[in-house]
Amino acid sequence: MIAGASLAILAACGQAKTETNQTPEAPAETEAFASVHTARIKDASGGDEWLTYGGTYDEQRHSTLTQVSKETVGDLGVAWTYDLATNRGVESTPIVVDGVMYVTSAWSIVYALDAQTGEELWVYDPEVDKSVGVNACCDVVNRGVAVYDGKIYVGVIDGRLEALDAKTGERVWSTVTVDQSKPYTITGAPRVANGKVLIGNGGAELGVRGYLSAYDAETGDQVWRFYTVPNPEKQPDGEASDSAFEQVGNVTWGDDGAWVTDGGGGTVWDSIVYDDVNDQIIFGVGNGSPWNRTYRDPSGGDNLFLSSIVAVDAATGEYKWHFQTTPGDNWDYTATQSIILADLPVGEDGETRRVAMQAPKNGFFYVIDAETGEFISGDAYVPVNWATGLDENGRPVEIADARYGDTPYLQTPGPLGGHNWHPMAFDPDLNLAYIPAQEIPQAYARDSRFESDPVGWNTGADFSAGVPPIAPPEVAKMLRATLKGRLIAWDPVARAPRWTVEHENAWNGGVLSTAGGLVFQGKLTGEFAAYDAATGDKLWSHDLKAGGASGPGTYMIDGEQYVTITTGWGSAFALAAGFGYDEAVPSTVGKVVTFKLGGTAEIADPDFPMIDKTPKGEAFGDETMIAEGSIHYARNCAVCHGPLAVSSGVLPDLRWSAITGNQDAFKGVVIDGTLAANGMVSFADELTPEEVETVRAYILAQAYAAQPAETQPAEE
Ligand SMILES: O=C(O)c1cc(C(=O)O)c2c(n1)C(=O)C(=O)c1cc(C(=O)O)[nH]c1-2
Ligand SMILES: [Ca+2]
Repeated sequence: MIAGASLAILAACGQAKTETNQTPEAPAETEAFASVHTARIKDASGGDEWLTYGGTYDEQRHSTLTQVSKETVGDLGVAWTYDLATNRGVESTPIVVDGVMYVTSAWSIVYALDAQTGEELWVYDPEVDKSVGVNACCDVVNRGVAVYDGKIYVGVIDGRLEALDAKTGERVWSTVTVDQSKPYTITGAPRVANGKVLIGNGGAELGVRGYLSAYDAETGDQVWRFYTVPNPEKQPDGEASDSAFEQVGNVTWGDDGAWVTDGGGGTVWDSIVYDDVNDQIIFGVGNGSPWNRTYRDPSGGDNLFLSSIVAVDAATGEYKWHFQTTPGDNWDYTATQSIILADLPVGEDGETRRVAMQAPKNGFFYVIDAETGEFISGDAYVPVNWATGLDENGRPVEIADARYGDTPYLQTPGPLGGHNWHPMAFDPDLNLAYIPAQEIPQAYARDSRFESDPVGWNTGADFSAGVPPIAPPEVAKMLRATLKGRLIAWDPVARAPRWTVEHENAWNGGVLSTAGGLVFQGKLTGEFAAYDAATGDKLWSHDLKAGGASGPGTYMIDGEQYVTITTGWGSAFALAAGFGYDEAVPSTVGKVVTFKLGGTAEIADPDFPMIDKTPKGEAFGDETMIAEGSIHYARNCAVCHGPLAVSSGVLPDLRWSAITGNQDAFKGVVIDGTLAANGMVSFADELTPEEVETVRAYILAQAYAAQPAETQPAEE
């Protein structure tokens, strides 16, 4: 299961700009700069810079730089490091332009660094009210900025989109892109194309209605918006998506169900690609709200455009085509994962077609026609037990049990997906897609108590299903053994892996491909490795001394090639799967770590906070009380503090907390919201004081079950 908790706590709706279809004339000078810039983004694979989240418009994350190569990579060492002042998740891909690196960290803070030396040029902090942290399903992460025409664009976790002066870091404009009274967040990197900044949002675990918007890069005025699910009243929105729902949408949704209150989901929280050949934006749409379709839409429709890849006209946002990977999503099977555009010999008689590729959460690798959305092929890239395969139109052939009822169905992929946000790469010379893949199964069952809550997740799935009320460390160990990670070099023409590297754990890093014949990937346990792109042989590795989950990048300045990655420990898996790592990846301050040939700098040892692993209160409660507590814990607490009450250290491990040991203090936090400023808001609307006591009994029972042997009182 994944991480987070929720509350729509912000009152003001903000000054969201709503003008549509305004494209002010750009001054001639801007046009010139923009077109130079556009050309660089377009062919940056031949360039020395890293200009957009995925490297180029096509987002292949493939660089033509060759100084660091199979022959020289052994000489790669650390050039410089820079501390990002956070122990929360770091997912940013650095952008490098004109010798400056722009990188983000948790809470949407932006850093400008000298890309050659790591020297800090400026820092911009959007000063987010930390209580919005509860709206972030999967940690207060940020995947990076966009650059265009002398400005830096960042999506802020509270729903703002902001433009900064690239030279000074001063704010040029700020636009609220969401209704801040709802649990929307922004974690994804904006993209810029033809003078428009594109940004989506997140929140589908909690209950929102997803959309993608385009803003004028110069002024911040909204140009168009495309809702991914119909208006809850099935009325026109007066936005670009209206015509799409006239054409295809409304019939796929019933007239009632929780989507009317929870917004239906379909958040565009990660992939957005500009297809310059077809002048369109192709973007990935997320899961339904709630996950469980029985509650979301009892009529059982496909629910367009959930879990779909959608293409719209870049200038107007008008619908062009869609391909739905998971009709009637039921499992958090987002199709927001990396979308890569490429020319592949997959036409009849092997002629070249321009395609979009994606390895979404649902476990199938898709190749679709970029111009029309036509399904070309789809094949399982990880073990899949919710469908037997795809039919000739790419529609999954479902296994009936996967539409879970009260009996848990142990499914793979689970909600963290066969592949999550960790960026995929593509080598256009070898025609190989490099997938950071994983196996993280999940027992899905219906949440029989489901009703839509203002705080907490609204999935309609029961996270306590199949989990024993008291889980000693052996259970955690057993669960840990089911987690797997691998780097797959997927051949989209042969529709099979060409090679695979098995990792010892799940949730490893994004991938960089280079014409030096290399593939770079970090692991969450800290290894950063370079593999032979053709064979998967490991040629080099370096200990990052922190998790390496984000997408690495590369660039060249003054004749030297740099390879860079941001590190840290956090994100969905850290919050949600502490049992899967426990102490393997201690929480530490995130860094930018940049390498070059002959680099001799050191990565400082992280400071591990010493945690006193003893329960701070007496155990209490009978079996029934503890079992009840385990259900409330699973419903309300697990997504941030970890299933089985095992946290990964990013957020407090409640088993060892003094607050858990004290009835009044615990009630103060959970009911009265005494730690709201840290993001731990009141759960008074979801839990009674008596229920809170059952949760405390459960956590203490877990603490005593897990207490390390050496701290147990010696036997008489
Ligand atoms: O449905 C959504 O709106 C939404 C948003 C996000 C996000 O914005 O980070 C994630 C997810 N879903 C999600 O399902 C998921 O697995 C996930 C992992 C992460 C992460 O950053 O580690 N974010 C998200
Ligand atoms: Ca989701």
